[in-house]
Amino acid sequence: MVRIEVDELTKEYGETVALDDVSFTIEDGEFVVVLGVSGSGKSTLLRCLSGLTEPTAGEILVDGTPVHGPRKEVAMIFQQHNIIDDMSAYGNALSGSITRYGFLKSFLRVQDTAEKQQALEALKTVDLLDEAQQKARRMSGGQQQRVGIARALVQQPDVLLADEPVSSLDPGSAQQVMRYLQTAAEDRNLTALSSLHQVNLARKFGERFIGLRDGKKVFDGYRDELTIDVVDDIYGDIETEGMFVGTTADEQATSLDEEVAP
Ligand SMILES: Nc1ncnc2c1ncn2[C@@H]1O[C@H](COP(=O)(O)OP(=O)(O)OP(=O)(O)O)[C@@H](O)[C@H]1O
Repeated sequence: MVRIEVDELTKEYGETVALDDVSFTIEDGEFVVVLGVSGSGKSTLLRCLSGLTEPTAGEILVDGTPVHGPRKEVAMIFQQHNIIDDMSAYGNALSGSITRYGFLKSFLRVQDTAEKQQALEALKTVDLLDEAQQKARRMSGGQQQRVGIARALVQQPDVLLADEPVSSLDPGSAQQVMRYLQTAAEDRNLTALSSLHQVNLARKFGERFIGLRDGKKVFDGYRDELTIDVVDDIYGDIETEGMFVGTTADEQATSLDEEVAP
């Protein structure tokens, strides 16, 4: 269980200001969704939090420690699954221990029962225990992303970051994967941050939302505060009508349940 503090974070790529003076704090065990159009800075924020990208200015503290480079306590799930096609679901999940223990140590600990147990438990969390021996390339996009979640869990992180984890999935699979992500974070008391561009999906699974526009934080609040005006503000000139069904969280959830059966 950790707290994340982001203080005046700025990231510039040459002339492009991808993040502009962004500050917020995420408490232990919170599940936060980052919203914004393509290019608003969502990936850059997650990459800075994961230590994969060094900020131009500002500071990130995870559990009070400044982030400079990747660390085993922070796991990242990517848009494009990033799993190994020719490896089984189990092998992919087990590879999460490389991030935890380092390649050589992981290699030498290949017979470690505890790690194998963790891989199986992680596959159980995403309901893929029966598919453990299945090669990743034979799995659907949704199943592959669930393997990606399992691999992140084997890293035994305190923080789970997901960069557009369902962007390449159909609506049904997207909901399913988000549900597994939410359950995994809840069950293990992880502090989680996921970027999403679908507002309806975000409202269904997020508790708190951070809205980015042109690299600036334009919203930070809870589900009931994420009104149509706020969504318009985050998405600017983009047509937002279809993104926002219902005016309350309950109506929203109901409409989504009707849209895609669980
Ligand atoms: N490695 C890079 N080099 C140069 N510019 C970059 C780089 N990464 C991102 N940018 C720029 O920074 C801005 C923010 O990009 P970022 O990928 O963080 O946005 P995003 O909201 O995640 O978009 P998407 O949803 O399309 O991934 C964009 O203008 C992008 O072109």
